Amino acid sequence: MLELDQLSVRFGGLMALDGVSLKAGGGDVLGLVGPNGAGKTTLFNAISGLVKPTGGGIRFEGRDVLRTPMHGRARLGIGRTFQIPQPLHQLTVRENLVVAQRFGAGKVDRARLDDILDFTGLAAKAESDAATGLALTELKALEVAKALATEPRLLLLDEVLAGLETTGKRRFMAMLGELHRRYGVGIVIIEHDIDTISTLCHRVAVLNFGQLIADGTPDEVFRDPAVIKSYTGADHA
Ligand SMILES: Nc1ncnc2c1ncn2[C@@H]1O[C@H](COP(=O)(O)OP(=O)(O)OP(=O)(O)O)[C@@H](O)[C@H]1O
Repeated sequence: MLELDQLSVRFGGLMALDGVSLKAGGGDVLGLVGPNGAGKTTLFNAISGLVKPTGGGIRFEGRDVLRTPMHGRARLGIGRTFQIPQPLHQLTVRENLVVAQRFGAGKVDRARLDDILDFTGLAAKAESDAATGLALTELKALEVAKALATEPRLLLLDEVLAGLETTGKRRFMAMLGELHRRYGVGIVIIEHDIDTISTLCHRVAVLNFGQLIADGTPDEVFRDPAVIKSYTGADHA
């Protein structure tokens, strides 16, 4: 379980996150939504250790990780993907997973990597060059596969569905829906599409101008006037 307590991140004069308290993990799929610039990726960066919070606390499975560096958090079980896929150049798909597994788990478990390649649909591309040999859906699958290779207990997925066409998206969603059961990970997913969030997520948290303005079931949250207003600028929809 991840617990954020009044977490804040300031960039100069901008409060990118302003006192966010939130719990995630423990088997839930939590959707993180909000308008562009609301602070969603900054929240992932603060949780994974890429950005230093200016206030507040972060606990993971009961442990204070605020001062734990990024690789330490990965070793504890916090895994993530990036909005723009970042395969390691001049390495094959399988080699990318080996590097990710060493980083996150500190060892190489080839059977687990084979399982991840199968599960993410990348087995046939295992020996392809990751930077040049993959289509967009496969690059996105590689982002998820790399994160899984770190052996996470909590997985932060940053817009992994963005840009996929309908069939690819449907297949990808089925895979994400299966992730928790197969690998026992809690998931937080940033996604703009409300239908996708409503299908995948047990809970939804909404950020607006760095503040948490709603946290509840998809039904509750998407009927909340404050949420509707943050998306449309209107008082009612
Ligand atoms: N490293 C940084 N330095 C300065 N400002 C930053 C930095 N990273 C993010 N910001 C600013 O912080 C705010 C929140 O950005 P963030 O990327 O977290 O939003 P987001 O909700 O993920 O947006 P999007 O949906 O467009 O990805 C924005 O105003 C952004 O310009």
